[in-house]
Amino acid sequence: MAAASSSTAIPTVEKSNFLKLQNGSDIRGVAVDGVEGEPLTLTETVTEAIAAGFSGWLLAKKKNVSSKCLRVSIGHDSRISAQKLQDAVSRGLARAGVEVIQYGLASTPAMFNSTLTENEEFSCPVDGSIMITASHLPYNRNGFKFFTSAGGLGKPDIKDILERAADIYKNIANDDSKGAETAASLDVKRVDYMSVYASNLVAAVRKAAGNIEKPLEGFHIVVDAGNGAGGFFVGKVLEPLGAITSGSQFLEPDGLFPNHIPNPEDKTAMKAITKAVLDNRADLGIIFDTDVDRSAAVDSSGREFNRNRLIALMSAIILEEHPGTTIVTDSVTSDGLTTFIEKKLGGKHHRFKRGYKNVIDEAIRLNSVGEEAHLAIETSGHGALKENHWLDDGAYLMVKLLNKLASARTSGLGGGSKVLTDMVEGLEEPAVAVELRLKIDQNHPDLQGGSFRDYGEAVLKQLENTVELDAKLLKAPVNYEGVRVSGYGGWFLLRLSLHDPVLPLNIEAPSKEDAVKLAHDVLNAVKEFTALDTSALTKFVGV
Ligand SMILES: O=P(O)(O)OC[C@H]1O[C@H](O)[C@H](O)[C@@H](O)[C@@H]1O
Repeated sequence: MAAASSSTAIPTVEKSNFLKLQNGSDIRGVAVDGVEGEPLTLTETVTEAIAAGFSGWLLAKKKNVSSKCLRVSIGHDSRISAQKLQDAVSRGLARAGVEVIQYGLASTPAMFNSTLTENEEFSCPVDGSIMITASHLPYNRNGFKFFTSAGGLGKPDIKDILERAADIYKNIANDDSKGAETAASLDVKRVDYMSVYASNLVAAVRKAAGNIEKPLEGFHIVVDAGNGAGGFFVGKVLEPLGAITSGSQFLEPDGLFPNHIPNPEDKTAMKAITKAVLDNRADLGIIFDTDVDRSAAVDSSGREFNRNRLIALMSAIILEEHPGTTIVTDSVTSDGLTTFIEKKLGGKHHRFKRGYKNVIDEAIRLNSVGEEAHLAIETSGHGALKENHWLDDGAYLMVKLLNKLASARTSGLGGGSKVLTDMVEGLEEPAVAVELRLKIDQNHPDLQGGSFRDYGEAVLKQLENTVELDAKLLKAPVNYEGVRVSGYGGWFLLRLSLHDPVLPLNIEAPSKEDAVKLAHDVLNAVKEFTALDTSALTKFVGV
């Protein structure tokens, strides 16, 4: 392994630049040079400092333990910077005296799982885990997600790690002799943990099917891994369960993502898996994002189970198992979904905020105050179940669908994916559903030196005031994020993006005409805000 330092001086990185690497409960940055306007921010030394910062944070959590006793697992997705960053993370951990266990190509949920697995042969459970990934972002980005047995780290933890990393970086930059020594003597253990994780998924399907060895025998299931880390699902999960998997595509890891963006929210990606299902006359299609914490499916007729429809399907499965339970979702879910969960399935829909960590934490909170919730799921395809330690796991969501396929056949309900299609029968879907993302120009004089968040809040306040004066519009009585309003048989939600200087606007309506009326009302309310780029909205209303 190459040493971190060389004869070239390590450039100074200010604390504020470390803090800019925070993206909610993740760290994200540019790890590959060469894209215009996107300078390198996640250098090897920065990465080393972040890894050392994580071990400092972990040590502070585990009082009375020395760093010599700590074990941390590292995994990565298929990005071209993965190897370089894995080496740098290993050096940063070793620098702090932590035992390093590398998993190589892995999924995000597997990394969390490694903090829970009891298996000394595989050095599990680990005290902490780091996944190197930037989900579906372009090839030049990368980042980190961190886990302990308590789950994924939250925003304050990430800030703490980055503050520690900024201090450590100064030491590395001033005197890298220790890093160079550590790098030279780095003793890393490599473990095929994905096989352990995948065998747990296989065991879960076999158990649900009444301990049948090959419960998916005869089912034809195609997978699209988008050249991310999800290819394992074919050879390590579906095939041992007996499924036919011919026609599966883009299983080979390729960090340039030459076929499509690995993202179940992306239209091209969904088209690709739908085509694979239809071309192969498969029973089911499964698609993952790059690091497999998100997923979607396609039935044998080419009908997509993503966004609201995936939530409806998962809710139907979970409400059969736990009648009356609360389903926690993100804020951009449809009114039709609420009606489906509450009227058809007899559950309760708790529409919360955007952000997978927000929905998971809210479901955990509800349980702690006595409201039973078993599923936390986002329209993005992130989903976590209480029965699976609230692990945000796209592969486990698909396991629940596989269980349903297998059990339906055992109970004589016929084969194929019809059983799944039937479960979402009655879900009302809008004729028009759009998301327009309105940018705030952070350098615009209209911000008067203030933050884009304050500016965005002012836009929302203005919209709220306007809506209150309009008899045709009704503000949602319970709402946790932004301004959600019903009108013209549809609804809209304007909110601040979780991370970007953007106000995403979601509109759903029974016709384009109604959607335009809603868009018009928003445009009229916000048009005075000159730093807000409303061109997408203007185009939509056809002005
Ligand atoms: O607020 P937005 O810009 O729409 O982004 C929201 C999304 O941000 C990240 O990608 C999170 O991983 C998602 O859980 C979340 O849904």
